[in-house]
Amino acid sequence: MNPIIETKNLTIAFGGHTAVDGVNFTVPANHFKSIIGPNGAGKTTFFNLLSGQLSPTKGKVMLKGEDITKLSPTARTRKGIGRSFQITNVFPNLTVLENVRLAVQSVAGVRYQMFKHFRKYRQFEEKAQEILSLVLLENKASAVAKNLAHGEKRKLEIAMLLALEPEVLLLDEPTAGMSLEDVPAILEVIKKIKADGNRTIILIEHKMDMILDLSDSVMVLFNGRLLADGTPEEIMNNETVQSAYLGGLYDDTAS
Ligand SMILES: Nc1ncnc2c1ncn2[C@@H]1O[C@H](COP(=O)(O)OP(=O)(O)OP(=O)(O)O)[C@@H](O)[C@H]1O
Repeated sequence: MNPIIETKNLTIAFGGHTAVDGVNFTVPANHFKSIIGPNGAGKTTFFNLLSGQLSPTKGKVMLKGEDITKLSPTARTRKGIGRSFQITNVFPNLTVLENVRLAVQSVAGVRYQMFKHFRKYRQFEEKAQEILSLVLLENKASAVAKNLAHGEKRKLEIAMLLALEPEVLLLDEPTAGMSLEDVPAILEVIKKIKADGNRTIILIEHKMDMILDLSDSVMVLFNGRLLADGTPEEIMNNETVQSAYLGGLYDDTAS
């Protein structure tokens, strides 16, 4: 199967420290891949290299066979790579539905001209409603964004990201900073996005137990290097992973 996204010998050094070190990674379309690893393993840096926030010292990022290593984050978004924190345009005083509709509209490249484009406006709103139900936020459609609880804000961010219709969705610890009671709701959303199909999802997560049943494959980063890559079962049974990652070096208290 042709990979949708892959990296070749992807490497970045900050001064003397190599944060991502020669990573070869391949993800087929519609695959769910998780990236795990202890604090400082290079997971977020790796995402920054995929989304274009950072340029590698060496190596390549390929999207559907095209070398995108030199493209800006915006150009990569246009080509179908969506990353959660790229959403900076949540309007706090607008409702949840209005925010998502504007995101849908921005992709369609149409300005807010309600009377002129009344039929289209309705289509945008319907699309926004669909996305809200996908992220289990339809009951908050008329809530003002700034009044949402933390977990709900995270869902809104995911909804706005989905409005951009990314083929590859990069989720960097979507449950970070969340209270334990909010975690299952976000996991449910991720499961629904996966079940919705037609999207490749790459998820960074600290908590291994959280991602085992979601993932088609799991990649383990350790000191910037790819320590292992395989099915969740293979990773759980991998002795190197067990000793390096599960065997005490893993700091579960941070982030
Ligand atoms: N811009 C930068 N300049 C210098 N060093 C950096 C920079 N970004 C990351 N690093 C270093 O690269 C290493 C990898 O960091 P990174 O944030 O990618 O790890 P991580 O696996 O995402 O960790 P965490 O799970 O704590 O988020 C760390 O040692 C970090 O200090």
